[in-house]
Amino acid sequence: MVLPMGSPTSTAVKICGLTNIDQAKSIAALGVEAIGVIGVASSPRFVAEQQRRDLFAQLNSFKPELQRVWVVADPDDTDLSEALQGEGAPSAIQLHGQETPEHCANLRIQHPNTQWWKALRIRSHEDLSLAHTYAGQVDALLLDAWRPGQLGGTGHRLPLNWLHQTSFELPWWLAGGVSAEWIPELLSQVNPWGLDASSRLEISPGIKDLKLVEALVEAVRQQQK
Ligand SMILES: O=C(O)c1ccccc1N[C@@H]1O[C@H](COP(=O)(O)O)[C@@H](O)[C@H]1O
Repeated sequence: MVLPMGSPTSTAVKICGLTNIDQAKSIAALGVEAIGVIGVASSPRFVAEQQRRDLFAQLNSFKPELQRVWVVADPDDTDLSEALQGEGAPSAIQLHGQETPEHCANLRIQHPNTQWWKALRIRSHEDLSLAHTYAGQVDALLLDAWRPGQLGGTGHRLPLNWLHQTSFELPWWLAGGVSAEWIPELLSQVNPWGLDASSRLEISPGIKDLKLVEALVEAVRQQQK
């Protein structure tokens, strides 16, 4: 089933880097729109196949409307095709590697029942122009801060002024260092489709502090009132 991005009445929240099923269900119960699991082997948050399938299968039974996002970088075509089949398949793939617009478009044609989100690590204001080349090729963009030698999960933030007076053709998630105390400033300046948060909500890599997750969800809700 493809879960459409739609037009939310409020800013969507994605919590990423989950490794534990009970934590994932507790976070789903807070009313977030998406939960992500890392499939990049070099990450300290990496989750192996069977554990990922169990986690996604349980989330699907618990809350079918939740986006179950698998975060990968330059995935092998065969691995992708296998991962997208059977119980515990993700509903969305977040691409964090060097995937070109053409490659993304091909993946989308091959797997039309999956959402395709392209992560762009933004190093300068000029890098934002890259976002437009993915219009019509993916279902959403995710804008993250660039750090040398790291694909994501860094806790670093994009300067918000880079996003002033910028608009995108696609729904977009803002990622990178998202946490509750940043929300009033962030949502007073930019209007992303959704916010994606991971490392600033952790006790240790892959283990969330549920109080920090709850504080983020509450901070976003407060800004929508
Ligand atoms: O979290 C990781 O370890 C990771 C590894 C490889 C690619 C992406 C990864 N995480 C993604 O990075 C962004 C921002 O995270 P943070 O809030 O700054 O920690 C987010 O989309 C994660 O999904």
